[in-house]
Amino acid sequence: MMLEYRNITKKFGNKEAVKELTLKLKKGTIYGLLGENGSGKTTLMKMAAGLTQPTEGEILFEGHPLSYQDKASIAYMSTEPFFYSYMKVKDVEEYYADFFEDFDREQFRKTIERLGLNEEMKASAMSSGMNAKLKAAATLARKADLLLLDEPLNGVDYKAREEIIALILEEADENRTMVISTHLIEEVESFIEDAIFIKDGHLVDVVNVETERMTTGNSLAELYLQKM
Ligand SMILES: Nc1ncnc2c1ncn2[C@@H]1O[C@H](COP(=O)(O)OP(=O)(O)OP(=O)(O)O)[C@@H](O)[C@H]1O
Repeated sequence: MMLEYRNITKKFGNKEAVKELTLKLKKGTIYGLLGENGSGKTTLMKMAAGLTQPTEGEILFEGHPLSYQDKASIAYMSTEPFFYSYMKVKDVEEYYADFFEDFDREQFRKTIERLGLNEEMKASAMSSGMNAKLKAAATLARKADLLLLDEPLNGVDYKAREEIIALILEEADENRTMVISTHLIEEVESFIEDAIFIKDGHLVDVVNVETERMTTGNSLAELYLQKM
């Protein structure tokens, strides 16, 4: 298993964002993490990225308790803009290269060009869609074993969305696990393998999209409406 949540509860004050959740993520699978606003998706990703601790329970990464060292093997793309405003695209490249040994500069540069950005653009002067492209390019240029992408397609125009999806598919392989949280169910239907449904901090179900389509004929959107 790549990642295992064991009976995880996460409280913020009195608010339980995640409730007694147990979930195993296999190696080599692209997961969609689906659920309504406030259902706990970001909290689940942040715990796996080591950015916030579970209140109760345990997270295992490749069979051992998740620790600080695992950050080197886990790439997380946040929904928040996380670049300093003074940064140009080329500074983001330096920053990533400094922090992450697995960062592939060549690939980052190619992706930047492909997405219509360039090295001299300043993050603070970019539109939110351009910022989303930059975040996706930086995160996907890491050769991490586990990629956690929180709403990577949000606010991104149609063409760039297709580009980011193509990039995700190029980067997927049997040794890596990808988790993609999104509300854009129809956009991810064609490429996510297993859908994780979260409701109100609880795990509702994990469904193989292809098997579901073959056995019941349900699309992912139909399934989502049934589960939520
Ligand atoms: N730092 C925090 N302090 C207090 N409450 C928080 C904090 N972070 C998250 N929450 C609460 O935890 C719950 C789950 O939030 P989370 O961001 O994980 O949901 P989500 O599924 O990612 O939502 P969305 O789809 O809107 O991004 C929400 O009720 C949210 O208000």
